[in-house]
Amino acid sequence: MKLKERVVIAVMTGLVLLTVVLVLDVETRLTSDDRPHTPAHARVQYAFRQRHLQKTSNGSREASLAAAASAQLNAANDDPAHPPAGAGEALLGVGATSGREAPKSTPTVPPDPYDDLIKVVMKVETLSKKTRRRRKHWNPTLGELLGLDLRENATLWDTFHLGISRDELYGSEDPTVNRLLQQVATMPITHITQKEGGTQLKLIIEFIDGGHALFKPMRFPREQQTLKNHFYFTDFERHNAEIAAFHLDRMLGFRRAVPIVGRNVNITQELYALAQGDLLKTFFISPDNNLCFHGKCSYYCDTAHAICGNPDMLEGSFAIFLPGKEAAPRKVWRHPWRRSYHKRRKAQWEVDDDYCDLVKEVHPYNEGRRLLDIMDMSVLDFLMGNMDRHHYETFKMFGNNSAPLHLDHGRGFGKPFHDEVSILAPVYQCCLIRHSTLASLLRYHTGPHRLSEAMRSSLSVDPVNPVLWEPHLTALDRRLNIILQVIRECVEKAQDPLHVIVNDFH
Ligand SMILES: Nc1ncnc2c1ncn2[C@@H]1O[C@H](COP(=O)(O)OP(=O)(O)OP(=O)(O)O)[C@@H](O)[C@H]1O
Ligand SMILES: [Mn+2]
Repeated sequence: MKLKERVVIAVMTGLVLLTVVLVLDVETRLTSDDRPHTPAHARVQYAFRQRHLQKTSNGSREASLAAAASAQLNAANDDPAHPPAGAGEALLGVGATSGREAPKSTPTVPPDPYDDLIKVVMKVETLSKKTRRRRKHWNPTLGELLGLDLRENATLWDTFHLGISRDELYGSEDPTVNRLLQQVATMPITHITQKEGGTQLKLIIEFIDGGHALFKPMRFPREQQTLKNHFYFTDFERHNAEIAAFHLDRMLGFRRAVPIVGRNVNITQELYALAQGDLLKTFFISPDNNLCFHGKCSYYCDTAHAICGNPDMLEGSFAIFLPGKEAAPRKVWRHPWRRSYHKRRKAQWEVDDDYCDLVKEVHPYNEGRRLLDIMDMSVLDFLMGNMDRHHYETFKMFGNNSAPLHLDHGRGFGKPFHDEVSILAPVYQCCLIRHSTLASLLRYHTGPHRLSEAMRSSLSVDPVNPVLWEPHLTALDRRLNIILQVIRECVEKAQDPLHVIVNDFH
């Protein structure tokens, strides 16, 4: 081959190779862009938003902050193989007020000790010690207000009911609750009726000693997550979420959730044998030879959504009944950060940056403890992913400065790989938290027992343990970190940190 031919062949081969390299490069750029590949459902969601939501959403900063945060946090979250490590750090980057870079978290980086927040908590404590009035804090019990003393042979039910105080449902050291829960888990059942009202099936259980509990049956295995296309208001209730919420509420020091315990019941002997009327008519044997029933209610009370035993054993949650409404009437309040409960509409707080300013003007949030209680509820709900806090109740007898009850947590613990940051809206819109709540969050963050471990250990005494699927426990630690990040952002932009972290001396 002549030199000239060789040169021509070499040049042509070079050109071919160059073309191949260029084509490959373009391909790689197209497929391995820095942005995550948009999944089909995200595109559908986007197109849908364009069509239906843009009209109402006019660029609320907090709403978009939360949306961006939640999008960022959840980009990889739905995939159990990619848990959202360092989710809290990601939140930092989206704060319009913080121009900082989001710190990259790797498993080797020790957790942020939040020394800045600990310092503020300590300052609040020192100040409150100095200024605390000597007067005894007024915290009456129902027993005191009703003028009822416990007889010597009082049942645990009476002891629990009459011991409910303005500040809490039970005392931190009171052994009554644990004893009562042990009884509820084993005591013979003598009577059952379906609870009127509410959306999903619940039974009122009467025990041999005359006590009552509210029973919510298990519908799914623990691992079942909220269906992707279900809204919070169509989500099925989870009995184990009710149990777990009671433990979480107690661990955070609120003691505003009704005590709840798990129990296995024999449908044949403990439900079917005692059912009457309309409820009785809904029992049947499934094609798989299991005993089932569905009751009557406005959601999911039909043959297709029946509750079935295995073949007749069924797990459920038993909530200790509150005192009757005749003896201790309750007031129902609409939650200011209630969601719209409409598939295309948004609530005002979702589109109004200054929504908290409005709330602060309105009774009972304009004075006393109530706004701080709403912050506590938001913390509790965010940790368990509960978006269904539409109303809350208080005992009328204690007046407006009493603790709200934490009821109805059946829709918590549904999405362990998703952190719904908008549940924290009360906290990031008001930039407010009770110092005692922050102190307990910091304690669970810095250890020695992280929130997930403390929760695992608390739940281990329940008869239906393990109450929670492990990823829900992991989610608690991750979400706790997000709350602390949100508080830090608030403190950083506040004129005075003591406007954010508050001791209400309630
Ligand atoms: N332990 C309890 N003792 C007495 N009453 C209770 C108890 N738990 C709940 N209730 C009452 O029953 C009502 C319904 O309970 P819950 O909210 O748990 O059920 P639900 O089916 O989720 O109701 P809804 O669909 O209205 O949210 C509550 O609003 C409350 O007034
Ligand atoms: Mn409910």
